[in-house]
Amino acid sequence: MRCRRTKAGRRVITLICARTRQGRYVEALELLRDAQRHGHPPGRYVLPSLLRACGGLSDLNSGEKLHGFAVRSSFVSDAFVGCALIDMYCRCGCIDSARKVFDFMPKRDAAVWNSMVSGYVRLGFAGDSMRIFRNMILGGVEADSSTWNSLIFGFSSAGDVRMALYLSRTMGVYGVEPDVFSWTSLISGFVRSFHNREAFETFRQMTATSGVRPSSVTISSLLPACASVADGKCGMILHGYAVVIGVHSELFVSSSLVDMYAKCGFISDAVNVFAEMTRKSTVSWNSMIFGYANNGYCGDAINLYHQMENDGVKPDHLTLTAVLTACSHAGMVGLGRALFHSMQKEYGIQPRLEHYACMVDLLGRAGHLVEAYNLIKEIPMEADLFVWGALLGACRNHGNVELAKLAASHLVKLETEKCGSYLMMSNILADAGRQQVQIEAVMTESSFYRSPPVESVQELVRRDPTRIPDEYVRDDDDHDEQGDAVQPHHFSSLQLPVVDLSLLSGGHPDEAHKLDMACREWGFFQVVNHGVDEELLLKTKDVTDKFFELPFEEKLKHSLDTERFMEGYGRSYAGPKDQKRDWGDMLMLMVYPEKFRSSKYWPSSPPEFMEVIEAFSAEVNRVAREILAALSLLMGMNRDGLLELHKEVVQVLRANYYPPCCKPHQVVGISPHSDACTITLLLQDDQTTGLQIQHAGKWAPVQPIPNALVANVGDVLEIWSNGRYKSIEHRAMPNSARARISLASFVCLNSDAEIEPLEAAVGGAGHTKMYGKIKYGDYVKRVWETIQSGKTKFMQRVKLQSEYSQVIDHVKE
Ligand SMILES: O=C(O)CCC(=O)C(=O)O
Ligand SMILES: [Fe+2]
Repeated sequence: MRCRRTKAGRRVITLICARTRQGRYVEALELLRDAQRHGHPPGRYVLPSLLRACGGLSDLNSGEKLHGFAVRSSFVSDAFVGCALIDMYCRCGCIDSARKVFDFMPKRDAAVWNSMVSGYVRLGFAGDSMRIFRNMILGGVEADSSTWNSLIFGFSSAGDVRMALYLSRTMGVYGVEPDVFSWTSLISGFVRSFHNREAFETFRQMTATSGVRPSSVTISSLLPACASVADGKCGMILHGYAVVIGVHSELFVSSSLVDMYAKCGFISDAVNVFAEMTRKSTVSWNSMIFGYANNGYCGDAINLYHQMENDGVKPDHLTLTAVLTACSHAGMVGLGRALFHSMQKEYGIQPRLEHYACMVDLLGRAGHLVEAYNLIKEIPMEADLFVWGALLGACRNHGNVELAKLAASHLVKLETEKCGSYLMMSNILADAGRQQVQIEAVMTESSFYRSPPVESVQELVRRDPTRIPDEYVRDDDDHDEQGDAVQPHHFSSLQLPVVDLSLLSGGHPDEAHKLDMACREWGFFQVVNHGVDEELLLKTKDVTDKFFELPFEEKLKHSLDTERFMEGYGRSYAGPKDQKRDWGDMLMLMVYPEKFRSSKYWPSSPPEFMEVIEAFSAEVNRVAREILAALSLLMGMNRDGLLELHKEVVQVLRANYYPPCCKPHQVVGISPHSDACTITLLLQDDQTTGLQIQHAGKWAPVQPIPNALVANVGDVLEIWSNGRYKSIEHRAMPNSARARISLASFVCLNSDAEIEPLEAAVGGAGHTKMYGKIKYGDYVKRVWETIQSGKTKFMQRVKLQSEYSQVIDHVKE
């Protein structure tokens, strides 16, 4: 403060600096306000601390006021103040303001350049950080290890493996040897961009050859990689390593260990680590409570929450989300209610939309539908899709058509604004239902199956990798939607379930429970230990790769035509001319029954294509049957129940090829859709993340687990289960670095088989069948009609509702 020469002034400066160092930013700013009230404006030495507090709180308003003050008092030309201003603006997400401060600084030392470099990195602009770096070098300022480490982190977290590794090798040439921070930057960046293999490999090199010892930060950065691929064994090895180097009991490491073990399903290991922790943060408690809740130990989650309270640890909003989720799953309505009502009073936690959604889910599951609806009416902000979705789901389960209508009307409104909707689909469907007669007529006139001329995105990229024709560029709405993808750190408590097929086939009840939960809550899961030979998986990817790498003319020999149902080679789903196109090519093949195969669509090159795809498809078929058997048991049938309903298993293979795109955020690899089949098994690239699924109202990336198959519930299973199992919307996104290949095997049924909710799933008299009866062949036709008609922005799922369509009809009136 200006009065720093007085004793009181010095004390305030010391206090503010201390509070900021401890991360107690609110108190630091309160001290400032207090001092200002007493007529003491901030001085030059305390300004950087105050700006850091503003940045830490993302309090742009206070930061700007301090900036104004710094300009008026000329402190702004001070290098420390300048760095702090740049940092504050970047933490508040205002890169342009940070850049202005930087541009106007009269003298820039290495620290100022570093602030700008790390500011760009923080906001994900690796390319800009490189430009600043270049100017720094050209300006004769020497880069230090902090500059290099920021750049390395920028490129590794952007997923640019080559550049990140190049930088880490080059820094030595400039006289700056990589230190533990450089290695950790590489590793944590790779983990953030889902390049887990590269992260592990870098860790291996670090420990084997670099002579640099990993720190607790290195270990805790790498542990989430084990969690994300559910590789508990690898996590255990890292745990052992942490013990050897003596960092296992540091707070960050042990919290990450709890999180890793819980996400890998090793709940007792998580409990052991948690019990041994001498110091626990709210993050550690949250990890354990989420761990219990997500693994089905809801009672333990709730007990632990009480223990947390008894230990005097203050819960945060995530703790409440975790414990309310546990209450909901355990059906503990009273406790959930009490917690919800006390969270604000006792802990000062303002309920957020996710807490309301948990409460609606909790009340709805227990059948308190009116109370759930009344709660929604009390929400002080606009209820989101998740809240209304929870109510609609509950209404469906309890057969309350009136409230379902209401929930649906809100969802339709929200979805109309947002697009990519669950209910809009139904809306369209209801439409399709009414117009069935006209549709049949249109189909007979055969405009329906008319395929577009074959084009190829791969060719487009081959010709000019920098060009994206307008018809592929998504408009602003789509951009918003993509920007909405869940980031890995938001995803901490949400892991795609992993089902071990060998345990499932062996009748392991926990595994069946996991499968049931996965189909209900996610609609997606990863299948491991499926017994498909690793070499066969490699070969399958290899022949697919080779096919797409053939000259265009070669591939055209197998192109889709108008005679058959979208079979053959061509570009991805084709809607009408004015509809945006997907950034991908595909090859669609009928695999089973063999009589459906048409040799003209099957590539003759590479020569082993058919043999490999046949072997692969047979294995997929086996895996699918195992899963169907387990689901049959879960749905109260004998093992063959679902299989018999197929009348005949029809297996369709769709090989997708998504070329790299210079501006991947402007395009979509495959538009949001659900699969019109029973279940889908997807073999995806182990290295490249591209698949995203709708979860909790956001797009969640599915991180590849090497050699796993991704399984998802299709529309037919949703119908059979009367909505208990969810056919979830998903999409695929390309990236700028490399092409991605995926092979989706759709398990379908005979087109004459009739589909409708199974009696056992409806739950007897008085319960509502949420879908009407239809022949599968007609159902598929409707799906395609909907896409081809371009009535929807994206390909939409076609659902056939009985009561549900009444709901929509009502809403539309
Ligand atoms: O490429 C992917 O990851 C998704 C493919 C897909 O959803 C499909 O082919 O239906
Ligand atoms: Fe799909």
